[in-house]
Amino acid sequence: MKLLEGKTVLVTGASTGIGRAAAIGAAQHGANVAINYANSDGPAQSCVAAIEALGQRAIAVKGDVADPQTAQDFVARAVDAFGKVDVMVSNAGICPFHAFLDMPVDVVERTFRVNLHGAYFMVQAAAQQMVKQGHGGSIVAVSSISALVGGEYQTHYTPTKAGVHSLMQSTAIALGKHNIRCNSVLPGTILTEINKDDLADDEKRRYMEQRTPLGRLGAPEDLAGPIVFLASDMAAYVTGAALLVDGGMYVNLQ
Ligand SMILES: NC(=O)C1=CN([C@@H]2O[C@H](COP(=O)(O)OP(=O)(O)OC[C@H]3O[C@@H](n4cnc5c(N)ncnc54)[C@H](OP(=O)(O)O)[C@@H]3O)[C@@H](O)[C@H]2O)C=CC1
Ligand SMILES: C[C@H](O)[C@@H]1OC(=O)[C@H](O)[C@@H]1O
Repeated sequence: MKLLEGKTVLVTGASTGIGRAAAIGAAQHGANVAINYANSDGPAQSCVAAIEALGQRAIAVKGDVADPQTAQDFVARAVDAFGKVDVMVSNAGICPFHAFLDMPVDVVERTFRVNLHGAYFMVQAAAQQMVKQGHGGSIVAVSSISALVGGEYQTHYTPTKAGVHSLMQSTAIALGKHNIRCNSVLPGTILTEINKDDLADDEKRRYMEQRTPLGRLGAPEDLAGPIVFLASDMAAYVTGAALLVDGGMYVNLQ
């Protein structure tokens, strides 16, 4: 069964990793897809090609989500191409691992702006368009297990993921009257570009694997199903929810 037939799905940060898997997953379920990305032209074009190979339409729109204008431009380009916005997957994010005591100010500010401000303005721009259309919509934000637990080298990052989680709770209330649902997914450790260097350390990687009851770290495709589900009418009565997609890592105390 195709869960997103005829829908227009927007995904931020979809050149690689979780965003790319979500974009392709949406296309597999019958959606046309607009992707945003910041730098990686080749991977973004390859994501578009993968979607087109599935018989769906796709556009790639380059832009830094930290700039509020990027959100307005992304939504406008999607509406030009596909006529409407049904789903926004706010996914773009960075995690430059760094110790706390000597954390550079610019790293903190950039991480906040990309991860939290970026999500805020993308969600707002999509919601403005959905309200104008008048037939509801679905917003899925990629938060993290890190919204709930800390990380020694992620003191600038975990607050942004808690913020994204909270944003979905508040927008679920603000947008419920417009039948716009807002939910988040909370991935555990998923093997992508964002943690390639961090997990190149075999000892760290083994430790993270051992903490995971399902016995492996995640792949980007592990997020596609949960994101498509929350985006779809299968989740028509789900809003303000947060879905851990972490192989059980969060509940594994001992
Ligand atoms: N991997 C993991 O273990 C986990 C990841 N997450 C979250 O998942 C999301 C995706 O990360 P993941 O797939 O792992 O990592 P990747 O590095 O593979 O993907 C990040 C994506 O975000 C884009 N991006 C980065 N900065 C910007 C920006 N300023 N404006 C627009 N796009 C931008 C990148 O585009 P480009 O390549 O063009 O720079 C890329 O498409 C992030 O929000 C992350 O916090 C949450 C929990 C766990
Ligand atoms: C980048 C990390 O590996 C990843 O991001 C998160 O949100 C989790 O903390 C994961 O470990």
